[in-house]
Amino acid sequence: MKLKPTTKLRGTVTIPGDKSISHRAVMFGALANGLTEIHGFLQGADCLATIDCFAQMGISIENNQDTVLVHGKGLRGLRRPSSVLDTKNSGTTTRLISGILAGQPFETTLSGDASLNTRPMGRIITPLSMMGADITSLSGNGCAPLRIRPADLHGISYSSNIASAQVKSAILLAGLYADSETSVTEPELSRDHTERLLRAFGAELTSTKTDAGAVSMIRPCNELFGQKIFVPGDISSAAYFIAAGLLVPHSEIVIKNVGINPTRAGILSVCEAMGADITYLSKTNDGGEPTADLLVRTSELHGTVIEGSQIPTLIDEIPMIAVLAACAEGTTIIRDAAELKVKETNRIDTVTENLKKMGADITPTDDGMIIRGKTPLHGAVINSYFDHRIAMAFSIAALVADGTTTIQNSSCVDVSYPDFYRTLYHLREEN
Ligand SMILES: O=C(O)C1=C[C@@H](OP(=O)(O)O)[C@@H](O)[C@H](O)C1
Ligand SMILES: C=C(OP(=O)(O)O)C(=O)O
Repeated sequence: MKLKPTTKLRGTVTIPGDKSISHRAVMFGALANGLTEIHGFLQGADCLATIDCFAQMGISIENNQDTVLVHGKGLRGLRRPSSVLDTKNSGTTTRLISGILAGQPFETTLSGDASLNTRPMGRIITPLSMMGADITSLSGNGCAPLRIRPADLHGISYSSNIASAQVKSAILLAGLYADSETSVTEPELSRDHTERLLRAFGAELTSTKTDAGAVSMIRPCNELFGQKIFVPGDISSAAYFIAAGLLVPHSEIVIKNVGINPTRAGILSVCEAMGADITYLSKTNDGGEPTADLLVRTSELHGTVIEGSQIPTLIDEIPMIAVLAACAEGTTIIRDAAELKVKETNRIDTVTENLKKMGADITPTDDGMIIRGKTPLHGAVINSYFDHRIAMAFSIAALVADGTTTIQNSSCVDVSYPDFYRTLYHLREEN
């Protein structure tokens, strides 16, 4: 993909469904009795991988694009797949499904693409094994492929040293099949879609805040009930158009249907701290997740510090925030974000390499980066390393860089935002 700078972006963008919620809606729908109707499902490659995994385990799923119908068969209704479950590029599919598979009476093997099979799975293997699960990294390196065999599960109280919704969710899902209650404590509250949605499906689940951190507790469950779900727009996808509206001169963009769950909305607080002009138009709270339409106007940004409990609320947005910081006056420091190293790529490295190519002043650190802003950006050949977030963040950087920017392997945006480039072109054409 080749991109040139632009002088103005105007128009309205409707954001596709939230990736985290779309995965969960299919998974919980498959485990519920009766029909689950999902409106606004994200038709991204990661979520389609989740659909395929459950279809392979005997769940009938009608994908009608706007609406996905999951004909759930109950907590004990899955059947043994005839081959390896392919979780493709999706960490969420792999880790959450492992919690479910740990409680099944049949053996399964999970494997993904080259990136997925290098991501750490020890973080779920350890707690699931403590619950009694029989789960093995077949390559012996703590990564997928994973083999999961039948076992009796016991409730545990697990204290996690990372704030990870995937770890928390894997444990809570295994907890549905355990013989007593299961709790997970995490140092900071990570995204809470599993808790909100499982409760809506009928699970007994409580969330509390203690001195040790955020605690979620689930009781073993006999039945979940099919639901009608309206998936809000993904704030992680909205992030690219928020940034585009702020950076491109003379811009005014309305971004509709953005999920603003406080465990996800860190980018909005950061933009505000950087001096962004963002107005909340209509706010709603239908279907258990808050959403808003946002009006974003071109703004003069300044540097900020991003750390601590903010990090889990914006972890996937850091590549985009780094580009914003490169265009802001002064210094931005991002710390406590070592988790960036274990995403689809090591995002500290891939952001640093590509921002440097465009002329930014960035120093990587062990748990983040320091960016001294407002060096002029110039077009470059960007290696996305097949990481969708890198491809999209640098496509937006290209809009304010001199000359032409080439994004290599840009089709990886299909993982979370298949319409990304069409939407971007539409905004430019409206000028
Ligand atoms: O639970 C989820 O849906 C996700 C949790 C986050 O990962 P971690 O749990 O590894 O932080 C996030 O980066 C990922 O894109 C989606
Ligand atoms: C990290 C991400 O996803 P996952 O962990 O599901 O692969 C992401 O979408 O940025």
